[in-house]
Amino acid sequence: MPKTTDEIIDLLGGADAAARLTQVSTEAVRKWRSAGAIPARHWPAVIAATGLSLADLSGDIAMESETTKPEGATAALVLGDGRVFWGRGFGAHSTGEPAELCFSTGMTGYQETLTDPSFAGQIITFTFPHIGNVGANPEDIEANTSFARGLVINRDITRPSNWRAAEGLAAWCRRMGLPGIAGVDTRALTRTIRDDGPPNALIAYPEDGRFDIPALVERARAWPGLEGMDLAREVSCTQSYEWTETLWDRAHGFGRQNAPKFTVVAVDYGAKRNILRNLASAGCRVIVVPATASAEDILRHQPDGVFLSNGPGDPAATAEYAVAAIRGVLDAGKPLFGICLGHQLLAHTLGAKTYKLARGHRGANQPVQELATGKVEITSQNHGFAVDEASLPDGVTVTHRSLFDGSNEGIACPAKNCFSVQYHPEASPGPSDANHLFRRFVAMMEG
Ligand SMILES: NC(=O)CC[C@H](N)C(=O)O
Repeated sequence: MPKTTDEIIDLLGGADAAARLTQVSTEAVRKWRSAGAIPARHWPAVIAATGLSLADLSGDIAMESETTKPEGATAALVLGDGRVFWGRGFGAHSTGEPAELCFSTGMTGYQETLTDPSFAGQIITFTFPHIGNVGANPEDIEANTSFARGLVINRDITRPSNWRAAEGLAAWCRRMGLPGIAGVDTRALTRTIRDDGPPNALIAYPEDGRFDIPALVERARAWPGLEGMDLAREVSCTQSYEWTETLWDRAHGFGRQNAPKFTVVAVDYGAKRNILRNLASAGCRVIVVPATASAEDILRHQPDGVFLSNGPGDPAATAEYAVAAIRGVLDAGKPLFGICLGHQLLAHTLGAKTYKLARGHRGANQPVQELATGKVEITSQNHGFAVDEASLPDGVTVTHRSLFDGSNEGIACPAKNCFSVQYHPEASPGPSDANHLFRRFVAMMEG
């Protein structure tokens, strides 16, 4: 009977290992050995291959999942594959709402990230270990509410230290209805998301301190996932309105627009406010319309240009109703600019497809190259789907690509007066390298 990790590895790596195992590779076992743990979903295969019992296994190799609550834990991050990460809860109590678990590498801007409506249906793991140290304020928000399903952080939140802080992050999360868990090994978690893809998960932070782990695992496991989900409709505004706030500066805070030159209709699939501010600051009167607006609803405002916003969920699902409206706008010859979900929806309208990325792009340090000039911009990103370049029809050019994984980051169709990018020129959070794209859109309207 093998007992040590080395013996198990020898056994699993043996000549006939493949015949006995369907899920476990030697490579995987090596990884577990360096991590000191076997992921729970592989226990059955390891047990079948080694003849060991669960009790035997927990000796030499630590088990990653603990169904009993350790001392001091008040919350659990439960994955659909059975893994449990215990920690300290903060923010709003929750009995556990299932979501996709993703990670963001941004080192600043947690409040903008948490209020970006594109995070609907997702729990955000912050890879930066100190989250909450500058507190929360009423200005750094991208929407009035948070549509995310929770946050996972490494260190406990410290007392806020910043002249703009109005309250602590935990109190703010409580008001936003956001459950949080601190004390998690976010590096280990990020590695598993990177290697195995984004798992289903939930944060349980129950008021009564009771955890029914098998039931929570089952709830997370049964969640259908983001693919096929139209979430834009759920986070969009329900009525049209005019947006007049301009960009923030230290001396004046946010500004108010006067004497705009152009009228832009912005379709709100889950728009971040800083996009609307950028449009207003670039000289556009901005009329925001709901995600389900038809071409007539949009064109009724006699826009000089139309903007398609970012937003959550699977672009293919939202495309089912958005494409008809966008096609109507293009047929009317209006200049059109799209960001993120807006980019993906424009691609669908032009006849292309989107697919789910193995590794989503989320953070404020993503290099993107403009193909025509070779110029590189460091960009802010938040997306889990991408445009399939092979499906782009003639007449549509690829303008930008990610320097991390080569995936598509921008397209243009000059004949139809439109362009779009997968990344976020409005930053918030992140660098403003790509800010000039708002002026490019205005130049199209001038032309
Ligand atoms: N920020 C966004 O607009 C995200 C678009 C889309 N929901 C994705 O994940 O790819």
